[in-house]
Amino acid sequence: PVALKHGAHRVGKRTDADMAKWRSYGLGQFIHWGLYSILEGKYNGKYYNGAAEWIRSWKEVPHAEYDSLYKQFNPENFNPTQWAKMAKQMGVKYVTFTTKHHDGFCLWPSQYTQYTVANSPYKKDIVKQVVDAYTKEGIDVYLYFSVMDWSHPDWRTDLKTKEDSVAFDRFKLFTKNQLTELLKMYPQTKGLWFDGTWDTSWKKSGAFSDSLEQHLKSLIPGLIIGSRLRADEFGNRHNDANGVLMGDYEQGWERKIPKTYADVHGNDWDCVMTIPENGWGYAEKWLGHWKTSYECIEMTTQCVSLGGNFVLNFGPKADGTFRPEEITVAKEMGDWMKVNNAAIYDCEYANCEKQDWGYFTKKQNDDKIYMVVFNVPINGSLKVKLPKNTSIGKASLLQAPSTVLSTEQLDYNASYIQLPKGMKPTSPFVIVIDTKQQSQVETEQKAKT
Ligand SMILES: C[C@@H]1N[C@@H](c2nc3ccccc3[nH]2)[C@H](O)[C@@H]1O
Repeated sequence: PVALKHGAHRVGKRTDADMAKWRSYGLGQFIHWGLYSILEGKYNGKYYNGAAEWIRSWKEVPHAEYDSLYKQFNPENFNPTQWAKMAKQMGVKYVTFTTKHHDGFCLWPSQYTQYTVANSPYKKDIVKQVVDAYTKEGIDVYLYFSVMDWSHPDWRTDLKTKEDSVAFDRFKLFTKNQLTELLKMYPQTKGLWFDGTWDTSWKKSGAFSDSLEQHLKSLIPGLIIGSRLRADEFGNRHNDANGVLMGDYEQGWERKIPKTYADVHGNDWDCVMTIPENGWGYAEKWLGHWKTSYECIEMTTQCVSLGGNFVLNFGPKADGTFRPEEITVAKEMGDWMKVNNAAIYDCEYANCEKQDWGYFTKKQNDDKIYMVVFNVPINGSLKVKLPKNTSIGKASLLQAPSTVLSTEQLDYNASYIQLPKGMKPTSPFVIVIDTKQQSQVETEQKAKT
């Protein structure tokens, strides 16, 4: 291995209680809210065909115009308690909220810049209201922070000249100061979700990113920071020069889900996902396909079945209200989670091979296995292959525990599970399997002879 001073300081998953809590979440909410929400993905009657929160980068939008939008920011219908209650009903266990996106506008009254909500007509501290309202609902709060800051004169995408380095040194101090004040002002924060760290200037700042992470973790012990913050001293991101993940979980799954367990390389990970095809901030027109609650339920299950968390994004309007499509997805997911959350919360990879009927999840620290069924075979029988030397003790419906399903054992670790006659599922359902180990089976067989 390469000798590294600023590579990963830990190999393998974190084993502390704070990370165990993170690993148990299953389902989270992302919220992208800011000045871009005012433009709604359009300008001068033309529709931007990129992600709406990137509209400042569109050649049609003069930077001065965009940067003066803060003078209009006044979300009169913003009701953080309503936001938190919608999230609670949806069944999310944590929320990741944009404190500052790439445009640099701060939703908290930072003392290190004038470009904040304090200087908007709204004036009040939005981050504080979100942190307090979600914490009150029992939902853990994580803060999204974009290192890249288009509004700051000292931001650089690369460090080509001495002047660049002098300016970027000022920028790094500004970044450290803002993050320090965020953690001091909102000490309930459980973690930071970094973004905007792909530029060369940051890849050249590996030592700084390392010391910054250690500083932030000294402010809130147990703080959870993913792999998007760090670079090592050779400019490697996510994995250091030795291929070891730098960060508490892998943050590469943006709008994509791993196909197999091998793809996650034994790391903790989250997948952050948009309801439209792309676009995190509010857009009047959603381009392409919008995901239904059914698809979001399947993605949630898929992520949990591979040991990760699924974080679904909501983009409130400039006035603080959510669009009807997002309210519907939250409600319908919540209705499903109310009945089936045992297969999502506190669950992990079941170490079973994937089968056509759906996904396996396994309760952490327990042998219970859940089958979340999305496709019922024509013959109504679900073929179930379990890990070697593991077989079905009892199979029952999560939503009707007294309904024991008949199972026919094919061999040591394969069985057919018959669905009750007349069962006509209209939404994904969960079968609970109490497993028994091979040694147990042999004992039973000996007892029979
Ligand atoms: C979580 C997401 N990350 C930001 C982002 N910027 C990108 C630039 C290039 C490729 C992907 C990107 N994702 C998006 O604006 C959103 O905040």
